[in-house]
Formats: sequence, C-alpha cells, structure tokens
Amino acid sequence: MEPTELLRTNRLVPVVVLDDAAHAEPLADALATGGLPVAEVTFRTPAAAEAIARMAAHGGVTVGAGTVTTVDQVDQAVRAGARFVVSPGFSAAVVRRCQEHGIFVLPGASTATEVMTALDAGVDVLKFFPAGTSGGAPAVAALSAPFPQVRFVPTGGIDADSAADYLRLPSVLAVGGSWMVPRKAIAAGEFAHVAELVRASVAAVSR
Ligand SMILES: O=C(O)C(=O)C[C@H](O)[C@H](O)COP(=O)(O)O
Repeated sequence: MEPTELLRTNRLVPVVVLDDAAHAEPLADALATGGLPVAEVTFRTPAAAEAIARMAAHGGVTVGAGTVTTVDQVDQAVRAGARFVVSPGFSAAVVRRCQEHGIFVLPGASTATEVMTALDAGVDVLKFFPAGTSGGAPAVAALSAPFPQVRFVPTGGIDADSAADYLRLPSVLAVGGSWMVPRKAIAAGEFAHVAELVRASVAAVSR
C-alpha cells in the first residue's frame, strides 16, 4: 500500500520511541494485534535504525522513520528498510534526499510560509506539528482554506479524544501521536497493555 493510502486507511500513526531494538518485534505484534499495522520509529534513540530493520524484517506492520532531521538519517532509514520518513520541520535537504531515494516524506509545517515552502519542493502531504500548541484543529482548518490541495497529519499533543476533532476535517488524512505507545510501557515490556491501548485508540477514532 502507498504511504498516503496507508495513512488514509489507518487514520492513526503511532509515534514510537524504542530504547531497546529487541522490543521491535513484540511492539510490531502488539500494533498488529491492536489493529494498527503501522509504526513511526523515531530517531531519538541509538536503537532506532536497528529497530526499524528488525520491524521491517519481522513484518506485520509498515514501518517508517520519525524525527528525521538530517540527510544522514534519511540514508540510515532507507538502508534499514523504512517505507516513509517523517520530520518535525521542513528541511529542503532532508526532503531532497528522500526524493532522490524515492521514499515518501512527511515534513512538518505549522505556518502558511512553511506550507508554501513545502509546495515549492513538490510536497503536499504535511505533518502539522506541534499540533496542540499551534492552534489545534481550528488552525488546520484555517490553513486548509488557502491550500485546499494540502493534506495534513497533525501530530504533537494529541490524544484519543482530540484526535477525533482533527479527523473530522476533510484535509486531515491521519493524526500522529505517542499516546497509544507509551515509552515506559514499551521499555517495561508491557506489550499486552500496549495492544489494548492501540485497540482502544483505533475504536475511538472509528466511531
Ligand atoms: O518526532 C518527531 O518527528 C516529532 O515531530 C515529534 C513527535 O511527532 C511528537 O513528539 C509526538 O507527539 P506526542 O504524541 O505529543 O508525544
């Protein structure tokens, strides 16, 4: 499935911080069991590249790389088998490298100027980040007026309740967040609990 279709279908993007690459497989299983076969593994820990590679090899979920802020991380993500790249902001260098690799890139934007910079670079699916503190769903709706061709994936400060506010907007493909994959629960190996949180989040947004 194409990444855009994957986002549209699943409606949620779990933003994962893995401290130990050995948690990659049980987390992939927990996501699949909970009904959310996608993971954004962030480059916030040294375990990220190995965790992406292990998840990609394990199967059951489509794995992407998050918190990608440098060209070198793009290369690492592609080498590890990531299917998409997410960045908190807009870097022309990061976007260009993704385009050279032919990998789907979801850069961050929270202002009209950043949206226009992204459009100039040929990108029209954007992460609205940090969503909660940048005005929430009303801000996405306001940005969508001059840019009807842009699709947003709001992320940052969202939970199961506020997710629905964003998902009601026609310009919102999916929302991202870490609320259903708490770092502590993963680190503690509580994968049944994670699967339950994932299942509840999927249920909350399909209502
Ligand atoms: O890592 C990135 O690329 C980011 O841009 C930040 C993350 O998407 C948010 O930190 C997730 O937000 P929370 O759900 O509030 O934890």
